[in-house]
Amino acid sequence: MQNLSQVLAASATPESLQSVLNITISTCVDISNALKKGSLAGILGMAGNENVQGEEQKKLDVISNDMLKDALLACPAVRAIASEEEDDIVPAHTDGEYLIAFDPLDGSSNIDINAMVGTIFSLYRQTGDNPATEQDFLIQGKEQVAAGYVLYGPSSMLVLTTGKGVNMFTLDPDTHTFLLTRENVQVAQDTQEFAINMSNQRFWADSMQNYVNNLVAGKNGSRNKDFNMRWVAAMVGDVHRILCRGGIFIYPWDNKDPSKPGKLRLMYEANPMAMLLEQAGGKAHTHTQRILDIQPEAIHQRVAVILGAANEVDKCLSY
Ligand SMILES: O=P(O)(O)OC[C@H]1O[C@](O)(COP(=O)(O)O)[C@@H](O)[C@@H]1O
Ligand SMILES: [Mg+2]
Ligand SMILES: [Mg+2]
Repeated sequence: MQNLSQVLAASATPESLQSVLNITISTCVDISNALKKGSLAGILGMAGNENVQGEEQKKLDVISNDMLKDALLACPAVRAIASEEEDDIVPAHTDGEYLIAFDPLDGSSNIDINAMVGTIFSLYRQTGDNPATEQDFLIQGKEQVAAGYVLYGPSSMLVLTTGKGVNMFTLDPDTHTFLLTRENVQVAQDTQEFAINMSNQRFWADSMQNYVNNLVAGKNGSRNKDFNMRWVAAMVGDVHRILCRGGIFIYPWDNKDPSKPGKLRLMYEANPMAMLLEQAGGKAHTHTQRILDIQPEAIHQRVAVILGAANEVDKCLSY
């Protein structure tokens, strides 16, 4: 079985990009080890502060953010980082080539129930003579040179694209290396499984309510087929299921809080997952446009997300 380094070398990934990916992913191995200790290491529970988006931080949000931040700032190829848990971007090396945006721990509400969480990352190549600024990060998702996540589940898995398809790797706990276990992942065009937080239904637009009502109506409605529903409450877990067995994932626009046009973050969640889905033959849109075409206006910007099986995303958008 090929390991991550062999796969990156075989696909002619530039050495500088390999170095940033290796640092990111080896830090995820450390996060995976920390998660395994859970309560024994006293790392569960609340940190007692809020992030810049007004969300209560868990201890593990802070710990995983600090681990990734320290490791990446020490990497000479890194120009700057942006994190869901940092107020501002953090410049690293002016002559570094890569900007990296990450969600250090996705699905934080799952931590205390010992359910799936993950780390999501997104890389852009950019050089300049001055220290990076927030403006430098406001690049369309289609410019990403690599994106992926590490899912901390029953086994820890890395899912990665460098723009040449999607590969899945499984962490070998004996050697602490990621081994290639699924190559060139493809998502089926059609599906009978959807993921959405139904408790928000009354806040959705009428069109989304109609679409989901028709899924729930199954064979008795206009779709003429029954649908199953799943909700991991960690985007990383829901996207992983879709990459493994298909489906559609939706975190739609809602009117719960007029200041937020969606819950998920463009730079740390929507863009990297959109690149993975498109690389696997699926689609990723907001209710109005392709996610990878969005011109970001701020690093912590939120967007509506509809991603997964291509025909089902089209069907949803047709409402
Ligand atoms: O509370 P809800 O509606 O189940 O939200 C779940 C969504 O929120 C998130 O957990 C947000 O991510 P963070 O844990 O990184 O804030 C997504 O991963 C997930 O899809
Ligand atoms: Mg998240
Ligand atoms: Mg998070």
